[in-house]
Amino acid sequence: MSPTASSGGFRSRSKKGRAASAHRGQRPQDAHRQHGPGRARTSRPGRGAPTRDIRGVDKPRQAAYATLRKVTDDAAYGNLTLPHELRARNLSGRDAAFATEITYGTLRHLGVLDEVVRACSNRLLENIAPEVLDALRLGIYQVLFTRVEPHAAVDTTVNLVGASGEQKLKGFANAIMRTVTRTPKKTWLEKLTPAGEMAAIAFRTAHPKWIADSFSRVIGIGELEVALAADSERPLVHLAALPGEITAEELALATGGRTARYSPYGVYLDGGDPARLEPVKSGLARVQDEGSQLIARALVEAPVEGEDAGRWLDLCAGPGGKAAFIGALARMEQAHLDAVEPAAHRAKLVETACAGLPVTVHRADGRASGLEAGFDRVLVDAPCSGLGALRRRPEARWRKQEADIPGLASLQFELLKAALELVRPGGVVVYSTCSPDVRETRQVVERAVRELAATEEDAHGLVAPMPDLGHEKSVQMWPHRHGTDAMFFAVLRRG
Ligand SMILES: C[S@@+](CC[C@H](N)C(=O)[O-])C[C@H]1O[C@@H](n2cnc3c(N)ncnc32)[C@H](O)[C@@H]1O
Repeated sequence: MSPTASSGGFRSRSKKGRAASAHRGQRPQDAHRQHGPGRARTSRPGRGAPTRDIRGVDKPRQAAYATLRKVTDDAAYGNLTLPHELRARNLSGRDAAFATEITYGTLRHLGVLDEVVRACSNRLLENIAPEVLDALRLGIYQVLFTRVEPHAAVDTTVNLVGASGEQKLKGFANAIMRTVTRTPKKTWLEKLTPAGEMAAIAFRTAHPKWIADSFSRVIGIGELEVALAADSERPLVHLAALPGEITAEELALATGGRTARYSPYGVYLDGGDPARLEPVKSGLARVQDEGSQLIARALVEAPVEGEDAGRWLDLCAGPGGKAAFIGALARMEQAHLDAVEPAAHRAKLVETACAGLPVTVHRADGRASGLEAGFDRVLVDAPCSGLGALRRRPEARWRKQEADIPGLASLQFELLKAALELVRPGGVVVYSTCSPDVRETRQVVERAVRELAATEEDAHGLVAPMPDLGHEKSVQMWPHRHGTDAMFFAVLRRG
């Protein structure tokens, strides 16, 4: 029986057929074959996420669908939107956990799910209403990646499509969902896995291929799958005990966490909402990835030639995570930190984060800050692609554009150049990114060494006893190796 016949509603209305092609092991000629989420048709006005109760759809799935709609239509962040949708529906416990699993899972697998839709439909993805496409993505994720009963996934998907105002497309959705359920997950994935080792790894770990290429240039192909898979694992919450305010041991006791492996200021929590913890509410501790703590500390620990006069600079400070940490160390060392940030709202965040600390915030472009040269220590925590923090935002991997990297690399080089002009002879510049992409890391540093006669120092000792930091003088951290974001830093001196 063809999926059309079994769909109980779908009718092919033209010779070309309007909806699901039978699952015949071949794809429509005109389908885009690139592996990535499709660009769906624009939503019709008033057809966004339904806020009313949807008949035939339980509340966790309603919350997941509403989040998905906001992410795909309004470019909202899934991890910020979902908590609102859960609260709006009074969801907690197992219901909230289920909603979270299917929302984050769907967002992480967008490109893979769209490949399945393409394989089941003779419509171009671009021609499928976004309300329908999101319902299909959510439904297919449940069928292929969870233990949800297939009929529950099919029924709720069709009901979501009906409730979204696309009544006429219920049959289309039904046909696609039934086509998906007829084939086991393993077969689907085998059938859709693209040729070529790199493309296959990217597909299996649900990443665009260009990100797999980027990681493999640094880590090699042997470890690539593990490195990419780590982007889909929930990170521990990392807290930083603000130096001089509370020790990591005290913080661990106060929060029920445990002290970190590498940062002497770090504490790990298994979960929960850290904003509710007393030490965080009172500002004694901050939520901060351990890698960021280590970079902030490295700025202060790196040896300088001659006396450290206590003139320190953070050239890209917003929103102020590292500035607060460095500011707290500056207070202990009777030093002072200048913090530069061009974006007004981010400069405000730096002021708030550093309140009470010896930190002066300057709203300026780091390339032309107007500050007087002669700093002992300068941090360039450069704006970057953020490829090192994909685990923090489930949809992020599909939103990033490789085309942005050359522009970022130019800006990064210009900021590093400015830092090398602002540091005094014998002082240190720490250049860091939350990206492992070599165009933003080694290539920027090597260009500074080549064109600006900067010298690079060995940075590994500054994060001891952290192992496996790469073969260069710089430090490259990885989630799967160190439990941190994939942060990079190098230590430089002016030529
Ligand atoms: C990676 S973030 C810094 C994170 C920060 N150090 C922290 O730990 O919270 C990069 C920052 O650089 C800022 N930025 C962008 N262009 C800049 C420029 N031309 N000069 C200085 N900062 C810039 C961005 O607004 C952003 O706040």
